[in-house]
Amino acid sequence: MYSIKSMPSTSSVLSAYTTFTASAMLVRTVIKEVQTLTNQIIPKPIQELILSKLGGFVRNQATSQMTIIIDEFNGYSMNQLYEASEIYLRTKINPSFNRVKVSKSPKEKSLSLTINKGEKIIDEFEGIRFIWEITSKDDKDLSHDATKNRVIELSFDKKYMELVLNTYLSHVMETSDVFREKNKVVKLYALGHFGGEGNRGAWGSTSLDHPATFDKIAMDPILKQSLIDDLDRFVRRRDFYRRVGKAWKRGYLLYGPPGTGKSSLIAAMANYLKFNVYDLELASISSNSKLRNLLVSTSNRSILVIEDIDCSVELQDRQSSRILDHNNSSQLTLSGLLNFIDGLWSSCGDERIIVFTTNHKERLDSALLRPGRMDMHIHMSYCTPSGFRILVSNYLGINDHDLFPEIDELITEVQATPAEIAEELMKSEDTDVALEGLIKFLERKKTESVEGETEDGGGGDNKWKVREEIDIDENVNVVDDHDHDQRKAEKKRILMRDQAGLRQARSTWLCGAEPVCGAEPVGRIF
Ligand SMILES: Nc1ncnc2c1ncn2[C@@H]1O[C@H](COP(=O)(O)OP(=O)(O)OP(=O)(O)O)[C@@H](O)[C@H]1O
Repeated sequence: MYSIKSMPSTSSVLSAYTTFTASAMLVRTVIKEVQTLTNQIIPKPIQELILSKLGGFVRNQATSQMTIIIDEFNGYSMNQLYEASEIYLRTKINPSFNRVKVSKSPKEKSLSLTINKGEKIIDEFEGIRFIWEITSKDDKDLSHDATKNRVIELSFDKKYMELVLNTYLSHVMETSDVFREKNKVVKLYALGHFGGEGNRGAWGSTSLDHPATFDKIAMDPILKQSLIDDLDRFVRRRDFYRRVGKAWKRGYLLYGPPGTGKSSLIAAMANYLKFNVYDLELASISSNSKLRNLLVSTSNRSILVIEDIDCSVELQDRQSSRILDHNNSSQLTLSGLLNFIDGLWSSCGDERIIVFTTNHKERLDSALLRPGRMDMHIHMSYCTPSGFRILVSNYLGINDHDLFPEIDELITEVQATPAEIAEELMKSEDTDVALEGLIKFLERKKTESVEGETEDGGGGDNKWKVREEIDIDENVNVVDDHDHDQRKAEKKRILMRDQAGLRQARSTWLCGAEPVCGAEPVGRIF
């Protein structure tokens, strides 16, 4: 208990106060002097570096700073703000850094600098100071597990919280978008890690250095143009998809024999749109829930590719025991996959493209082919004379040659894939030698197919039956009906001409004479 008597006298309180005030003034003066001296001797960036090295704790206590935590993942999906922040911070790298990671992929124009874990970055925006740091969720974990979530921390004075949320982070997102577009290298993601940067959960990535472009792909020119138009329409239609209440995604089914350019076409699409590619091997996925986790961790503006869908597990068989329980998430089921194509899960993301490829469209479950599932069915056919023109220009750099008419005729008569033609054209740099080699190859094929026909008894073989099908399927959703009708009419015209030519070729051939067939087949012959 205190008593009045034990309290100090007024004069002693005043004297103590005077002494304290004088000391405080002295301390303030000394600090000011030290600050001035420090500013004169140590440059500002180094001061900031020293401050940052002192650690966030001291500063947070002293200046009521707050820290925002930005996780790499938001549930199963990638946190967009994390991606944006990581890119934004790259634009802030300066000579005061102690360590930075440097890399370069063949497609990148310049070196790529990445901030090392643990490095602090000071940024200034509208006169306010921000401190960024890249760390990981569990820094004590020494296993160097690449899948461990990384975290970015952003510290600033508490009073700017509103500005940070409303303005600064938008600035970070916008700056990173500009930077990303300018420096984008298309990436190929697959399951597993390949030791490089840029892993996304279970997905590892590498640069997609495929040189394919649309002008290098040998395929029906009308079909090619309609695909390019479709892609252009798709990417500029954000508002349209919002307005009609559809997920912003598009599906393509590429079908045709091996070696007709399905994979090359996917690479051309990715290079054209600058979309990353996710190559999903269904065979390595055991359940719907695993599929879901993988798909939601893919990024926007990407192409998800499932090659050889007809060979993928038992998805084509709706009656198989493995898929009977459609809602069982411990199995991989066709309905599980379809859920991602057009069910509720398909809306988790923007600007998504899904591509299925198959050598056997007829083997696919009808559920996969239903209109609206795969928006465009693209038939990659055996090589045609117009396809040959593209290949010969790619491989030999020529657009005309005396041997072209002979080659055109042979190509119309046999089933040669663009891959086979390309291989022949690569055998010599001498144009004449390469073209003559190609003629020999095509003649060999022709003889083989005639022998096959004879052994088969002539009439019953499928080889010379022109398929009553045009490349663009009836059930494809084509946005522009006018274009669609025109294309179909053109296809039918070529097909009729083609059928007439092939019938003539077949009868002449069966009689042992040279075929007279200059028509360019669009329908497949088999
Ligand atoms: N239509 C084409 N245009 C240009 N090059 C082609 C075309 N088709 C095939 N090629 C050449 O043949 C190679 C193999 O083709 P690609 O792998 O794209 O065929 P694919 O249809 O995907 O075959 P698969 O069904 O076996 O996967 C390509 O690297 C390319 O050089």
